[in-house]
Amino acid sequence: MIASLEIMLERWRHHHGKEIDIFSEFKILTSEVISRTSFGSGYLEGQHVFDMLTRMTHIISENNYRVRVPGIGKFVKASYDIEFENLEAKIRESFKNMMKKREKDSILGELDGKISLDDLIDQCKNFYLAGQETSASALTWIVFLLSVHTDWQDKARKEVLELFGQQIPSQDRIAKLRIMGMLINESLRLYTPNAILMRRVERETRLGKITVPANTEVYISTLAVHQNPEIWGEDALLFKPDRFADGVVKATNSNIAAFLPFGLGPRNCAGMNFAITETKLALSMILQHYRFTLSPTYAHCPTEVLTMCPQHGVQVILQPYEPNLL
Ligand code: HEM
Repeated sequence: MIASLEIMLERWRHHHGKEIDIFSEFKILTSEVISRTSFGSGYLEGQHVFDMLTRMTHIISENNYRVRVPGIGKFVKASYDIEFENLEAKIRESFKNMMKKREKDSILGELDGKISLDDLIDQCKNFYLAGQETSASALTWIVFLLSVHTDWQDKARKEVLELFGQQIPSQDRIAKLRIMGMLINESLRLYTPNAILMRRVERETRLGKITVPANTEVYISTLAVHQNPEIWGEDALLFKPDRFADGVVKATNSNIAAFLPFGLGPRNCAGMNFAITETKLALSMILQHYRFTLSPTYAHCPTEVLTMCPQHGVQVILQPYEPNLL
């Protein structure tokens, strides 16, 4: 993670005093982090795979809004279905090649017989898809909020500098970032990357006054729950990180299921701790080096393309942070 962050910050040196789209930057960062963590390779090595995965995610997302004639897919394939299948085959091949390169020191030998190579490839795809864009959009919205609420940006920087100075943040002390924890929670509440959770009801189930028949797909709007004034109060739509000062139980009025940015239950996010560490590390290193404000060219347009993301990016102006000038 640190290596990927250092590469990003090095790139930012060419943008001092200028505008930069942090959504594009964080997509590169989170791709690289997942890529390095999984395969020890840099983003560039996996770039081709990411391009293909990105295209695949867009096809999946567009499919949600496509009207299909039931059964016709068995006889005639649409161009996007053919493209999807081709991408899937190429991604599988790329993953196999990457794994082969690391066969000697990888876990493939240990897993022999316990999990098939195909299952392993599918798990890798899951991690790429589930872990890249979500983390990028989470980081983007936090930096967006801090570029508007610069008082909170200053508080967060103070906390980081008190804990780490200009040193690289250490894993064990990251948990001590209390204010940052509040900021992350408040941002995940207002701009939750996964605005909808899905479940399939296996057998007839009662949900309050509603009887849900078996095999029904239920869509849960995380966003609606996160912004419900009955739970969060009349200021539910406002950015108030203080509400998390005494933890999630207090913030939700003892209704912790009302805060579910990482889902809930046995199928909740497998990468939650990874994502929180990544976010805290990235924010700490950015705050150590930069002050940022929202660019006047920014147009606010959150939109849902698999994750809740800014349709036109988030443009901020970067100024190097120089403590002696304060
Ligand atoms: C801020 C970043 C992230 C957010 C907001 C997020 C959110 C979520 C949500 C809402 C779910 C669905 C949970 C449910 O249905 O109850 C999920 C599933 C999942 N996430 Fe994340 N995620 C993030 C980052 C990551 C990362 C970095 C990884 C991997 C390194 C990851 C791996 C997964 C996996 C594998 C699943 C599927 C779990 C399963 O089906 O059992 N996520 N995530």
